[in-house]
Amino acid sequence: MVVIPVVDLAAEGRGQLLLDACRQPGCFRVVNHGIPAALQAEMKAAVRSLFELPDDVKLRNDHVIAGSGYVGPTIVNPLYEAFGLYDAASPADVDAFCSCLDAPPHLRETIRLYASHLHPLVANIASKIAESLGLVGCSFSDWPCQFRMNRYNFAPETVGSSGVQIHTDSGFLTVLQEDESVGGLEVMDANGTFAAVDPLPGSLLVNLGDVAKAWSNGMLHNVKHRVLCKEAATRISIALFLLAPKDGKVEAPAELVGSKIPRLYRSFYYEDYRKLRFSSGLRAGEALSLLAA
Ligand SMILES: O=C(O)CCC(=O)C(=O)O
Ligand SMILES: [Fe+2]
Repeated sequence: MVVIPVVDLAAEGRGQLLLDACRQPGCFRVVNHGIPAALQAEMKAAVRSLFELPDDVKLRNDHVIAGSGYVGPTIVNPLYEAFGLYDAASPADVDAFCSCLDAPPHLRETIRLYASHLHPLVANIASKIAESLGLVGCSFSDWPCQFRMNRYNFAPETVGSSGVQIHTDSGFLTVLQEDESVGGLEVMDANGTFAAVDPLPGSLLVNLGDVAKAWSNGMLHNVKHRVLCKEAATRISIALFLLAPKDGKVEAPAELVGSKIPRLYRSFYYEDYRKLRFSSGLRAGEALSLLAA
C-alpha cells in the first residue's frame, strides 16, 4: 500500500517530510494551498462544458509544443480526451486558448482566474522542493506551464479497462485537481505495485516528473501512474504541469553533483526530450536513460 504524504503548505519546517515524499513515492498531497474550493468547482464546471463542444471546435485547440493541444481518443487510450494550454503562465496564451474555443466570458474569466492562482502555487511548491535539497534562492516562476484538462468517458462496459496508460509526467512537477467523486488514479510504489489514490477533500495531488529526476541528478523520483475505469461515470481531472527552464537546458545544479554522485544525465532541452518521448514511445520515464551521461 502507498501512503501519500500530506504536506501543509502553511506550516514551517516541512522540508524533510517534503524531501522524503519526493524520493518515494514521488508524489504527495498539499493542503492549505490557497486555491479556493469554489474556484476549483467553477473550473471543473468550465472544463465539463468545454468538453461538450463539437469535435471540429475541440480540434482548434492546436499543439504549440508536441502534444500540448487537444488530444482525442486513441487506440491506446480510447476512453480519454484532453484539452491542453501552453503556456498557462502567460495571460495572452490563456486568452488565445479561450478564443480558439469561443469560450463565453464567464468561462474565460474562470480559466483566467484558475491559471492565475495555480501558476504561483506550482512555482512555490518547486521552490520548497529545491530548498529541501539545500538549494536557496531557486526561482521557478518563469518556467513554462502546461494545463491539461482531462475527461474520461467511462461507461458500464468499460469498467476494469484502462483510462490512461502507465506513464510518468515529462516535466518537473504536476499539480492535479482530481475528480472529487470518481476515482481511478493509481501510483506505482517502490516495489512496482500499483496502488489506488483516493481523492482527499481540500487537497491537491503533486506528482514529480522526468525533469525533476534529471534536474535533481536522480534524487527525486518520477512517479509512474495510470488511470483505470472503476465505475461508469464521466471523470474530469485538471493538471497543471510545471515543465522546465524557459530558455535554458535541463541540468542538475553543481550542488547536486559530486564525486560520490556523478552526473547522471547530459543536459538537454525539454522540448527535445518531449519529442524523444513521443518518437520512442517511451512514456514512463525510460527515455531518460537515452540521455545518460
Ligand atoms: O486524471 C488523473 O487523475 C491523472 C491525469 C494524469 O496523469 C495526467 O494528466 O498526466
Ligand atoms: Fe500524469
